[in-house]
Parts: sequence; structure tokens; C-alpha cells
Amino acid sequence: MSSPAVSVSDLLVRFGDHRVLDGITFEAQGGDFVAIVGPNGAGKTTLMKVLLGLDVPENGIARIFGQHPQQVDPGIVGYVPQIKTLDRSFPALAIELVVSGLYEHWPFRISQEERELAIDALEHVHAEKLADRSLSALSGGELQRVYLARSLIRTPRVIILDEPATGVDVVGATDLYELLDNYQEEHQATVLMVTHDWNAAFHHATHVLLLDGRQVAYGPPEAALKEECLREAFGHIGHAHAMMIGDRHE
Ligand SMILES: Nc1ncnc2c1ncn2[C@@H]1O[C@H](COP(=O)(O)OP(=O)(O)OP(=O)(O)O)[C@@H](O)[C@H]1O
Repeated sequence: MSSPAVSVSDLLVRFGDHRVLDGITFEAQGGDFVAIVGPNGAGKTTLMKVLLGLDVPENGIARIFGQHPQQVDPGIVGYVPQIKTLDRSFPALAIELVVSGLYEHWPFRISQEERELAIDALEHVHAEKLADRSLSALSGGELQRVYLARSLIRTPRVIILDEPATGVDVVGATDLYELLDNYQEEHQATVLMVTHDWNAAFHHATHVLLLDGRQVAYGPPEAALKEECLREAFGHIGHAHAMMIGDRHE
């Protein structure tokens, strides 16, 4: 039997005395959309970093198609970072950022072939008109699309996104999820997305991983986002749960 796209088993990550992740165990297959949800400091970004081979767990196993994250062909995994952490004053064009997704370094000259690949990726996210715009002139939503194009340029089988809708308006976020849904359907890709948006998790994910350092739940959104699970992870949740469930049945 072939290896799952992503498998994590009994993961332990510790910084000093602080157990940031403890006992995390889940699997995701091709076509799965996993929303990773939890309060601030729950270890969501740390889990992404482990899967990208940037943080090394003290214990447990993380694998992408059965391989150690540091040994996976970089073309297999696409990554979309949080846009709030990016320096947009960097003097570069959108197309250069997209082409940088082909390499581990910045492309100082772009060949015709690279340009065509980048335009193709930008077309996938309906952003080809942004190709020759300066990064500093892009809105948050436009920049997010360019980053999504960058992550797609090598047609990855796993896409990892860290709060991709932060700073993007509701329409932009809806478009983003639609683009992801379309790519996923076309390529049977696996999507792992950190999000603070319970509604997006509820409506777009096939699975939700609810974390609070420990694993509170992993399963279909209806099960993992149950009120008692959210209460366990977040403590007081007010009316937020009722609003999320309400939307689904409108
Ligand atoms: N390199 C590091 N050294 C020490 N502590 C770290 C390091 N990276 C993360 N942490 C700590 O690990 C915990 C989890 O951080 P992480 O960024 O994974 O949380 P998160 O769930 O993504 O949070 P947020 O929702 O606020 O983005 C935090 O307490 C953070 O301070």
C-alpha cells in the first residue's frame, strides 16, 4: 500500500522546558483538506515547520509520502507563509517572487521558459495581470495570490498554508478557498491550512486538527469542531460556535 501524503505519529516538540506539541498523531491522504485550528501558542506554526523540515521534533515521526521532511523533493510540497510576516518593501516584481518558487534562491534573471511557467501559475489563481507589478504596489489579497501562485508553480502534491486569509477581505478569502478547492480537485492534492477562521474550517476542510499543545481532536469538521472540543481547546467560546453551525444550515 502506498504511504499517506502526510503522516504524523506521537510528535513531541519542546523548546526548553515548554512542550509546544505533545502526542500529535494524524494522517492525511490525497484529496484531504486539513484545517489546523487552535488558540494562540497552540503549536500550529510549529507543526507546519516540522512538516517543512525546519523544526526537528524531540520524539515521534513526521513523514510526507513516507519520507523524512528534510529529504522530500521540494517540488512535492508548496508553502504559503503568513503575509503579515513578509517585508513588502523588498524591491522585486510579482513574477520574480513566483519564479523563486522553482529554486532555493532568488532568480536574478528570468528565462522565457520560467516566465511561461510563472504566468501559467498566476493564471491558475486569476492573477496573471499582476506579473509585472512591484510587490510593494500589491494589496494584501493580491500578494496572497502571488504567494499562492509561487507555491503552485511546481504542481505540488501537498500544499501547506499558514493563516492564508489573514489581512485578506471576506471576498478575497472566499476566492482563495475556491482556488484551493479547484486546485485540489484537479490534482488530488492534500491541503494543510492553519486558520483562526472556524467557519472556513467548517465549510472547506474534510478534516480538522484541533490543537492546544496536545491534540484535542482530529476528524471531520462536525466532530472536531463540536462545542465541547472547542471549549476544551479555547476555554470560553461565547456564541462563536452557534454562529458557525448556524451558517452551515442557512
Ligand atoms: N524557536 C522557538 N523557541 C522557543 N519557543 C518557541 C519557538 N517557536 C515557537 N515557540 C513557542 O512555541 C509556542 C507555539 O508557537 P506557535 O507559533 O507554533 O503557535 P501558534 O499556534 O502558531 O500560535 P499563533 O496562533 O499565535 O500564531 C509558543 O509559546 C511560542 O512562543
